Amino acid sequence: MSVRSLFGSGVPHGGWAQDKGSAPLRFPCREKVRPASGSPHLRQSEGGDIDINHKGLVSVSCVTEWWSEDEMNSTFCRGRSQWKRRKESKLIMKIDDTENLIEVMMSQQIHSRRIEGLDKNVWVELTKLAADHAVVNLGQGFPDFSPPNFVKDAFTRAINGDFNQYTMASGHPPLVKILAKFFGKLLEQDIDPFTEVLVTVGAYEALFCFFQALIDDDDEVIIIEPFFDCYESMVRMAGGQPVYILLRPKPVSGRLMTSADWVLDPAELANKFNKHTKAIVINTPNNPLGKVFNREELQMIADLCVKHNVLCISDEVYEWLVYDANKHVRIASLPGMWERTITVGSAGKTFSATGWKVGWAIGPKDIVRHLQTVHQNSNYHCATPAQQAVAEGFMKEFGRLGAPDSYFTNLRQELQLKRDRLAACLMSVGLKPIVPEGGYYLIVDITGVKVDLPVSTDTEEPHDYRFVKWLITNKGLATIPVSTFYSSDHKKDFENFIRFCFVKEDSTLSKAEKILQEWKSTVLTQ
Ligand SMILES: Nc1ccccc1C(=O)C[C@H](N)C(=O)O
Ligand SMILES: O=CC(=O)O
Repeated sequence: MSVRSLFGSGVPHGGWAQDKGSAPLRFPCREKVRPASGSPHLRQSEGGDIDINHKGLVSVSCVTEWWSEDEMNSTFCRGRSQWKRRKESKLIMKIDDTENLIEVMMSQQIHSRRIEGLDKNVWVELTKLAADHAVVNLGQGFPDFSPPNFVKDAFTRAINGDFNQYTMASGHPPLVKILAKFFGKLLEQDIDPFTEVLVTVGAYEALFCFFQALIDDDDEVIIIEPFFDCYESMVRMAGGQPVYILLRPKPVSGRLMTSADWVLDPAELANKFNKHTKAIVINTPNNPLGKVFNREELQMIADLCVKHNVLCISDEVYEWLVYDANKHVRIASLPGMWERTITVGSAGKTFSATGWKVGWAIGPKDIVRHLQTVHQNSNYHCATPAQQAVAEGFMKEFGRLGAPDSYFTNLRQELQLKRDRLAACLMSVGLKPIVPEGGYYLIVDITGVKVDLPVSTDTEEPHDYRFVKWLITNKGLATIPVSTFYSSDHKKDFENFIRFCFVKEDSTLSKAEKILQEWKSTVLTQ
């Protein structure tokens, strides 16, 4: 059998790998085969044909076009039909001089099921596109200004003062102690620094540890849409099943919509809880909407958690950024919730130092201990001098909490001005912002904005993705498509919003304004 005939044409075929007595492919369905890029044994020419080199060994990656019937019906694939194209396996074959197949030496799926369908990542893709076009970047959420001097100086002192070796796995002692004291006060709860606090590599790792430590195959995890996209991937990597519930916008008239107009339906939420529900993810202030859940909303969620004995992970990385008269309420402070909640925070967001990658998880010791197990067996700990610097930052803020010279107070005030400025600019060019109550993002309705988007070959690609790519490449302005923050079933329903990040220098916001104003005079039609 000529290898070229097998791989050259891209025609689907099945069953042949077993013919040669090798380990059978794990999926006995049709394959469309393409060579692995960068493989030492072959090179891909235009049109998908392959060249096979003189070693007589061929290595090919296959992409399965269809799931088999069995897999479609398996628990693993429930609700995943959108990923059917993404399954890859690797073959190594021996061929003779005339390129006939002698034997299949290896045929296996290389990647684990845990990461199936998770290779595409909006942050990787759009950050690269933005970098390639040297744009004004209101995309990924990070400040383009420096952290305050008191934490930068503390970092330098930490390095010079020789905080350069390993520290305690669950957190550098000065940091866990001040976090316990600081959040103990906010949550009105005695917190043990060594058993009830875990310092992680960014809030991201705290989330990862939660899901890895607590979610088993087929456990259900309730996620409120729109949601920071990693919740879905992390639940899936743990083998869990995300269950979604929408925040639905209530129609408003005669005023701008705010994030408070997006609400949960209590009956619908109650229906999502069942005997498989292991946890619910809360994110307040919410990314991307900026919704700050009020006490009644959190109480309604808390009542369901208590009733159904469900765990809660509360991602509160934007906790200090709450505007107007809104208040940040911590769900762990509601009755019956401390016992079942992990509260996640971020020094990156808190001190405008996202690259330091210091985050934490706080909760009762019988839960935190399992997160510690994942953490000590994977990351072990995050950089000691960064932890020392963050500890000093919190010590300083502890003494001036709520005072006018507090960094947290100042950042909030500055960001509220930036929010208002960006919202005003968007309105002046005819766009409709949804005013956020907190966080550092603002979403905008792009319905009715007429642009000549290039024809796309990908019919699945939501409108906002195409719009955002167009905005980057044609106008030099980077934003994030809001459908990113929806499950596949709902992406198409929310493809008419884009997200702007406003934790940026005033000069950056001015550049964005300039782009929008120029664009308005040429293209914007309403
Ligand atoms: N921690 C991350 C890790 C990987 C990718 C993005 C992030 C972000 O934090 C992005 C930010 N929250 C955003 O919404 O723009
Ligand atoms: O989400 C925050 C991080 O630093 O990770």
